[in-house]
Order: sequence, then structure tokens, then C-alpha cells
Amino acid sequence: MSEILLRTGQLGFAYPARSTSLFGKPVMRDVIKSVDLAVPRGAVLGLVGESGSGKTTLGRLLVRLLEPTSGGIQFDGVEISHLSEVALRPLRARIQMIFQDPQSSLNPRLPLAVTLTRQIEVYGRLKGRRDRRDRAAGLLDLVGLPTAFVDRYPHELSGGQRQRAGIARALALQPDFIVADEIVSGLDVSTQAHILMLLKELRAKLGLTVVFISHDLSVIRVLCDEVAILKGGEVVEHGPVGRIFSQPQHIYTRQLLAAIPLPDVEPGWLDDTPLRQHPHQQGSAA
Ligand SMILES: Nc1ncnc2c1ncn2[C@@H]1O[C@H](COP(=O)(O)OP(=O)(O)OP(=O)(O)O)[C@@H](O)[C@H]1O
Repeated sequence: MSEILLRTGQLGFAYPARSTSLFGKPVMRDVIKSVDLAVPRGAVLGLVGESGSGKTTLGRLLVRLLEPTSGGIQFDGVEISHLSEVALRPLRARIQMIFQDPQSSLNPRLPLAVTLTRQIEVYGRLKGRRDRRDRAAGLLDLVGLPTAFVDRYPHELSGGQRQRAGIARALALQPDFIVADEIVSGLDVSTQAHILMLLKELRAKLGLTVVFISHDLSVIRVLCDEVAILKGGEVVEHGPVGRIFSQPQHIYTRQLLAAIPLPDVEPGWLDDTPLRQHPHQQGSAA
């Protein structure tokens, strides 16, 4: 078993820009440029950079929602860069992405029982109605939501509860690798803290490996083991979070750190904080 769960080698992504060259060939615009990343098994790697630096594009490449235009991605020793959807299928259960807007992954017309178990059904692992409700209740419990929420619709949840449901949906197939893209960005500070605590708890409980995308260095600092700094589609610095914050090497990292006021908290402060509210506190989980 490799210590590195996911590795990229000179990973690149370019898309055809609108203008064409003299000879009619589309001009390609690079969004991700020769990225070498290694994500250790069980680690939380923060991916940070300003708007437009390519964070979401890189995240979508890592879970193979996008196909790279150059370089490679190895997941658990398997080269996945150009696998077809059919060949990717067994791995899809292990690799999941959670989005900033949980609305995009929660169908407004379906109760949570159905949405949370949809993927289990697609993979032929659901054994009828009773199993659906039991599995959905188990997933809700896992993310600190009341099990009675199986009958609720997304609009009946608060923003924080919706994000918890989005996380539950991503966990349905028991993945071991998650890319979380700005998942606390739209939430108030206290709800953000609750979701970060939940993620930290789930990571320990389920042995997850996480790539956590954020533009917010203070969030990265409390959650992540390692951080990679992205600028213009390139990783300019990557290392343990403590080292990057105390001894940033790249001028851009220093600028980012100087520009963002950090709260008065230390790395690891979440470790000493009660992790979540009791699931049966009806409707109260943030
Ligand atoms: N297929 C595409 N067609 C056109 N432009 C694209 C495409 N893919 C990415 N881009 C552009 O690539 C750049 C990087 O986008 P991306 O969303 O990955 O950045 P980001 O760092 O996640 O930004 P933000 O923090 O604002 O979400 C942007 O300028 C975006 O408009």
C-alpha cells in the first residue's frame, strides 16, 4: 500500500480559446501548468490561491470530472488520466467531490432519503425501501443531522444543514478520497467552524484523504496538514502547514500571508473542541 494515495506528474489542462491562429488551429489557453502534487494517504491537503488561479479546475482534474490535456494522475498506483467513464466506474465510488453550493448535488424535488442513497442504488447496492431509509438515516447520523431528516426536502434545511447533507451524499459509497471545493465559503463563521470540525472528525473516523480547496488561509491553517499554493495554474509552494505559515519560501506565499489577517488561533485548535452537536438535537445542527 503506497503512502501516497494520489500523485500528479506535470499535470496540465488547457482549453481552446475563442480566437484561432493564422492556420485555423484553436489557440490553447493553459489553466493548469505542469503540476506535481503528492497527497499522502490520510492527509488533508489545502489548495489555496486567489480567484482564477485554477483551484476548481485542478480539483475537477483530481477526481477526473475533467480529463487532463497533459501529464498524469495516479490514484492508488493506477494511472487514471485518460480512463474512460466505464473504466473509471469502479474508482468513482472511492473518489468524490463536495461542492460549495450543496444545492447542485441535492435535488430540490426529492426527499433526502432518495438523494442520499441515489449513488448506492446506481451501484446496485440498495436492497429495497427499508434499506434506503436505514442507509439514509445512517448517513444523516454520520454528519450530525437528525435521522428524521430522511423525509425532508433541501429547502427545509438551513445552509449549514444543507452542506452537511451534501457531505453525507458524498460519503454514501464510502469513498477514501474527497475533494472539497470551497465548502464553507457561503456560510457564517460559526457554521463554518462546525462544518470544519465535522470534516476533521470524519477524516479521523473514516480514514479519509482530503484535498480542501479554499481561498481562505485561516481556514486552511486550522484544518490542513499540508498546503499547496497555486498561482496562475502553477503550484509555487507546497509543504507542511506549520512550515508554510512560519517560513514561507515563495514571495507570492508571503504576499498572501501578509494580505490576509489571521485570527488568533493556532494550528490544531479544532482538536480540543467538542466535535459536533448531538444528532438528535432536532434541527439544531448548524
Ligand atoms: N473550459 C473552460 N473554458 C473557459 N475558461 C475556463 C475553462 N476552464 C477554466 N477556465 C478559466 O480558467 C481560470 C481558472 O478557473 P478556476 O475556476 O479553476 O479558478 P479558481 O481558482 O477555482 O477560481 P475561483 O476561486 O474564483 O473559483 C478562470 O479564468 C476560468 O475562467
